[in-house]
Amino acid sequence: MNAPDADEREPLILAYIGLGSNIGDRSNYLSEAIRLLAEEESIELASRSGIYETEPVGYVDQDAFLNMVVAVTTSLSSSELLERMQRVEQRLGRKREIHWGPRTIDLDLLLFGDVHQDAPDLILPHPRMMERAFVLVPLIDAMEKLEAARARTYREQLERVEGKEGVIVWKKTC
Ligand SMILES: Nc1ncnc2c1ncn2[C@@H]1O[C@H](COP(=O)(O)OP(=O)(O)OP(=O)(O)O)[C@@H](O)[C@H]1O
Ligand SMILES: Nc1nc2c(c(=O)[nH]1)N=C(CO)CN2
Repeated sequence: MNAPDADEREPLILAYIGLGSNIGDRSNYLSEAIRLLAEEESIELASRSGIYETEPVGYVDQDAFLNMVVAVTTSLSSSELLERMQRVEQRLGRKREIHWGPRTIDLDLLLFGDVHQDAPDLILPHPRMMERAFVLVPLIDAMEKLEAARARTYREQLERVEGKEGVIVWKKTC
């Protein structure tokens, strides 16, 4: 079959996905999640942040997290991308037990291009990302290689986040 003409292809969207793990071999869960996402034909890895160890926020009686952010380009819709992300969570044994509690892997769709939407199962941008240093720090990392001007707005937001001191324990550059 011939390749579709340029104007027949789905537009590519740049999306940012937040990853978190605080059970078991945390860095293996992060790398397996990225591998499974990138295995999808319609998802291309564009950039990744360093890996950050972070103190738990919200429900604090749990182990420290590893958090990171990846940027992907995709021809999928936002809900299709979320569905692929949830499939990856299930393959990696994610269980929903305690609200904001421990998890092998959590994938949050932070940004999908500049789409704003408020559907029951998908809110964009992610509704709590602007208050979370464990999201903003790796987001800035992944974004500044691709969209430096946009990254500046999140750096300014990070300055305004309350209680951010001490959330980031260490960073591993990858
Ligand atoms: N931008 C988004 N990214 C991921 N899930 C979302 C988003 N907006 C809404 N949701 C919905 O949130 C539901 C709960 O997600 P999840 O169990 O991962 O929450 P959580 O990770 O415990 O908490 P938080 O959303 O505060 O990080 C999902 O079933 C999904 O439909
Ligand atoms: N440090 C840290 N804390 C959290 C995290 C997380 O990924 N990292 N995720 C939560 C719910 O999504 C709640 N608290």
